[in-house]
Amino acid sequence: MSTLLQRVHSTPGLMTRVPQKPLKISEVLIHRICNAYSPEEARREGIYYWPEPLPTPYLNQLADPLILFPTDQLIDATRRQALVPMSIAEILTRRNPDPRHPSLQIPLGLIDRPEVQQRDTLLIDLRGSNGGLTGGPLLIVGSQHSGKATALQTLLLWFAVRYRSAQFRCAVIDPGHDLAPFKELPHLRNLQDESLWTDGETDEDLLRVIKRYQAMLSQRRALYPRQHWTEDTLDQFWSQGTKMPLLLCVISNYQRFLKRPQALSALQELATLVTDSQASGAYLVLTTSEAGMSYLPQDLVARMGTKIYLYLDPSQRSKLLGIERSMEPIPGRGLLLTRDRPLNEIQLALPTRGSSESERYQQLSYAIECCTNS
Ligand SMILES: Nc1ncnc2c1ncn2[C@@H]1O[C@H](COP(=O)(O)OP(=O)(O)OP(=O)(O)O)[C@@H](O)[C@H]1O
Repeated sequence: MSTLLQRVHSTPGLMTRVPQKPLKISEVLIHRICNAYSPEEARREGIYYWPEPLPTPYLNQLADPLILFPTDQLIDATRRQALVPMSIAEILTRRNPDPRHPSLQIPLGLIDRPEVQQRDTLLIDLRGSNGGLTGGPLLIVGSQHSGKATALQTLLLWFAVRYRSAQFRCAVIDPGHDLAPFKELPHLRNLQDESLWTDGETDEDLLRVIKRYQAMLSQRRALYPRQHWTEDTLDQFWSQGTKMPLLLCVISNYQRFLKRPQALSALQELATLVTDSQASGAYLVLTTSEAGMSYLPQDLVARMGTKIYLYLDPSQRSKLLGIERSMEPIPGRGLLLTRDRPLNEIQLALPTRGSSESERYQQLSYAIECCTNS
């Protein structure tokens, strides 16, 4: 794979990026060809053109170039690219009350695939529905401020819009309070209306939420004692009209528990249980800023079918990826690894628009309110 990686460079970002270092000759040539020969012209003549570069957030120019849902037309929508063609309100009103197939595909950003000259929507599939190689439990690793929390917000917002709480429940371990705006959503409560969100401040808090999640899973098994759970079981239940909710477990900032032995062992046990229980509808997302062998058990890393590496410093990068690969410290920019394809560059979307954090926070709270009341 490393030969391929060395040969395939990401799509040059000449059209939209402000160059920070001198351009390479190849980049200058590409720039000139782009100017002289438009993509439309090339397409008309049946010629492959290099795909659009990934949009890059610039704090002072365009902090939110890529967002999950389209924005209000009054606000300079043309400069932003939305991943989903419909607004939240449209999806909520058109949402199928009786979906037959429980999909866990999330549009999380854009992926650059220079090897096939394409830029596509990045779809993360927590079920790996086209076979175990195409997805599975998601691990997001990245240094501080690389965009881990934002990726989780985008993911949870998508599920809250897509599913009613009867179809989707989520336990959230969130020491950074990044997902606190979601905590009143019915999706983050169990059937007894107890909270499935915790910051894990104390071991007791953490264990309480872990137990609630485990109980949902064991109640499900107890309800169907003869059921042989396979990859297709959930689809069968859903297609017969039995809406067995998808049970997501999000462990955010796992590294924060490293110095708390009881909490750490409970989290590792939970992660193992969830990854072992995918056939019964349990799914895992875990984020961390530390992922070396001494931090994350290797058998757990091996279970994570989808890995997103956001910005990492060079030493973490070579430890984790084992290859020389440059990375720019751009929030939400990183690499995707699934078992079925090479490492590709990605840009994650923001859950909502906003040129500052506080504006985005407000927009996110408003979006969550719409889901709560729908
Ligand atoms: N895809 C993105 N596009 C634009 N800005 C982003 C994107 N992802 C994150 N950001 C911005 O980058 C900053 C850091 O993001 P975030 O808090 O998600 O990082 P983090 O890795 O969770 O940080 P920490 O480890 O310190 O908690 C925030 O201001 C956020 O709004």
